[in-house]
Amino acid sequence: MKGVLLVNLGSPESPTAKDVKPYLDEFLMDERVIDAPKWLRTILVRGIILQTRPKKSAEAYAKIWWEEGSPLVVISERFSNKLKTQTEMPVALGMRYGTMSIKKAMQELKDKGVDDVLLVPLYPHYAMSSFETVVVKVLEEQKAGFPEMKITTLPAFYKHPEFIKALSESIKDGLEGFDYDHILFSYHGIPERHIRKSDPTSFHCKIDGTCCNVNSVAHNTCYRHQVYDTTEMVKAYLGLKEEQVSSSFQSRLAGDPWLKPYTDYEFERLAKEGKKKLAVITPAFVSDCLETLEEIAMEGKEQFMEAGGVEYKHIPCMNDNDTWVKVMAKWVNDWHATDKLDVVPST
Ligand SMILES: C=CC1=C(C)c2cc3[nH]c(cc4nc(cc5[nH]c(cc1n2)c(C)c5CCC(=O)O)C(CCC(=O)O)=C4C)c(C)c3C=C
Ligand SMILES: [Fe+2]
Ligand SMILES: [Fe+2]
Repeated sequence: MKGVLLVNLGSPESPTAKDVKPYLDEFLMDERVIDAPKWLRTILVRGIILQTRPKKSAEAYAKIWWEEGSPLVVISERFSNKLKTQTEMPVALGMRYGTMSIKKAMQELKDKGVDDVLLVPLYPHYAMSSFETVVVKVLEEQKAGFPEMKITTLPAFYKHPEFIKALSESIKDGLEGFDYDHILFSYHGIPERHIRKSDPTSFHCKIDGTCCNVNSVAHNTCYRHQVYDTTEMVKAYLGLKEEQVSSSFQSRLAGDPWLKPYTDYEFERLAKEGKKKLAVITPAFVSDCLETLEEIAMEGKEQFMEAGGVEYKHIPCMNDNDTWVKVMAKWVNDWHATDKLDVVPST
């Protein structure tokens, strides 16, 4: 029987340093997130980062935490519950890190008789540290405990016309009544090194922010390439002018150079250039989370206003909005009916 496995990133159990620490440990000890040799990763993560970050992160989580729990988890559950009403197939939700594990979700599907699984990483773009680590973890769990399960993965959908339409419509709704000067597309950053890793033979992606050749062999896995595609397609769908839109990268950790331009520097640049009314969208995330609700909606606003901005609006992610649920339902139901995925493959 066929079933759907939705996977998102996951959150700590509570916004306390005690619960944030094991969550960050699991997250940052992932070799696809901090891709240093294990001995060095251990020193970096356990010897340095985990000494101070859990307290700081817990304070940030406390600012955005809901009565029902972590926004990312609650929103993913709402999305999953709505999807269940639009498909005959069993649907289970797992998280890459934390206690709502992928293994539990796979067991839930198995208990319902599922042996043919459509894996849906809840990320529009492919990065080693997001999409790839989910796929690898699911395949590890399959090998260890569910050898009878066939796994098919929904490809990154960053330029699928139905995704672009749903995203653009949600942006249009979010912008209603807001007389903006500029829209900033702020994507989660990754270290530049990760881009090189996805394109080891020739490093096409230019550091100045322009993207690599669409025909490049790296197109499949070049995260930067993909996010610029999303920006261009939303821009075209909404009929936005070149000078009204720009893209940037948020959430970097100290150390290596990450993808540029950095979102926090862009707030300053835009304000200084006279873009006083700024809308910010975060299309690397399908669900609002710490990185959108705290870093962008709260911190970002403060940074922009301090730099001379006058009005600021964070446009929410698609979350469990009906249009987005419908798009996902169509993709999974098409796979159910035909065994094929009506999703533009990322080639
Ligand atoms: C959009 C996809 C994501 C990519 C790519 C990604 C890469 C990446 N992240 C870190 C470090 C951290 N990220 C943190 C939070 C976080 N990251 C994503 C998504 C991607 N990360 C989400 C959805 C969230 C929010 C989780 C939530 O509970 O709401 C955090 C934890 C918070 C903090 O302490 O700041 C860290 C750390 C790295 C190093 C990385 C690529 C190498
Ligand atoms: Fe992250
Ligand atoms: Fe590229």
